[in-house]
Amino acid sequence: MSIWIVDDETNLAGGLKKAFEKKGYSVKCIPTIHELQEALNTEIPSLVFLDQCLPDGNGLDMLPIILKIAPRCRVVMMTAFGDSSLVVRAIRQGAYNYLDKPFPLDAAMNMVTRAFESIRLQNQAEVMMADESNLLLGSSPAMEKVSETLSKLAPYQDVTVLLTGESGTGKEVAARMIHRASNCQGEFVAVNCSAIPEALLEAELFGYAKGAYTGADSNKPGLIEVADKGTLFLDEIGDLPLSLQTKLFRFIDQRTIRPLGSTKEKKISLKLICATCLDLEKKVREESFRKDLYFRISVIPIKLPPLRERGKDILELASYFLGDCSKRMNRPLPELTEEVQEVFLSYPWPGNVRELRNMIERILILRSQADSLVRLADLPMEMLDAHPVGLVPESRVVAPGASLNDTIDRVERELITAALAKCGGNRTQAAAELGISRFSLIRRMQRHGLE
Ligand SMILES: Nc1ncnc2c1ncn2[C@@H]1O[C@H](COP(=O)(O)OP(=O)(O)OP(=O)(O)O)[C@@H](O)[C@H]1O
Repeated sequence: MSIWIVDDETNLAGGLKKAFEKKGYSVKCIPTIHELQEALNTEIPSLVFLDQCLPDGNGLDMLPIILKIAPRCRVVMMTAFGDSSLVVRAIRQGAYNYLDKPFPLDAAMNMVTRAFESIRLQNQAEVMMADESNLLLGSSPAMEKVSETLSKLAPYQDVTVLLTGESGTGKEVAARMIHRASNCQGEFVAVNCSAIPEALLEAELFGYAKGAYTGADSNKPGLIEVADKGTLFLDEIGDLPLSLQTKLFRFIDQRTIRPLGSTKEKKISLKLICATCLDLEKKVREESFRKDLYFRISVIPIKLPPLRERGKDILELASYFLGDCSKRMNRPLPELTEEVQEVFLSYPWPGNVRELRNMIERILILRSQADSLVRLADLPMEMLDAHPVGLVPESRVVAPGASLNDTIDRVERELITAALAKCGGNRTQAAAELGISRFSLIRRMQRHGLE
């Protein structure tokens, strides 16, 4: 948390510096706009006391520039007493607050406390907003072990973690959970290494200095720097180009970065969480992934198990998504029949938790809302197809208040759906399976809207 005092009045700046440093803050005094611009090239402040009248220009002109480079920075304008039009302009342009000169030390100290509290609250609110998709649900032994390991990482700021597991197993959710548990001041920054073109990725990660190449007309902090004091999540690390693997290795080794075209090294402290669905050891053997980098990032490896190996977690997750989706869609919350639960437990879920979530959403959209149960007939064919038991009538389940005819209708629909699924949609075979003629099957399918 660094405070900058941008003012050429040395007495005032020196007094504030001493008082703030006493409270443990790191403070920098900057007397001119030119020097402020220089400083912004290398560092991002948390709080700036910015004087309006500076020897080389109007401090207010620097307000949007500071906020562009450091959007979370709080800027307190120091203005001449009674200049209310300037105060209005400053606040409109995003200043956090203002102090009329001369002001007592207490007023500045108060401002510091409030500004840092507002940054803390902003971070907290962002974490809470992201929390919706941040729950790592599951109480199976495999997931309890994962959660236990994740929680142990919280106190270590410079730790490096490798999350592995099939696509959709919750690697990003786990990374966010580590970050949230750390309660650190910095941000959670996620980068998908396979989504950004190689030519851009270096500048995105490491940043660049003004003039580093044509078009670089200002300094741009890289995402590693943005994640300083927080967490950098490098998703699909296996797809990181070899040239950048070398640079990343150097960063992990020395914990410093040098933006493109800059001569200055910057010290960075962050949690580095890498994730991959690929077999990195195989990539090392194939020489498409650096061995030294692999050893560096795999000090703490955590494997997210595939959903099919999490037993009853499948039902726990399904019921969570049912609740979540019903709420979002403003629909009544249905329950899964026992048969559907059986299918869920035996289905292999190749797309893991993501597939389960999407499946629940699809079921909720397509099913009849009048029914309080999600039945086999509501499941997609491919799911029933994969179910080893084949026909699973739900005749045991009688909907409360349903008439005999309704129940017979429902059971018939379920049996037909299951038979068709078992026979891969082949009507002749399904009819034989059900012991009726093909014609009778088609007539019944039409009646049930299955055509
Ligand atoms: N244990 C879990 N509890 C709750 N939701 C989860 C869990 N695991 C995954 N999800 C949900 O599943 C979806 C996929 O999760 P996530 O993006 O974290 O997976 P991933 O392993 O990072 O996938 P990929 O490798 O494809 O990037 C998200 O919607 C996430 O909210």
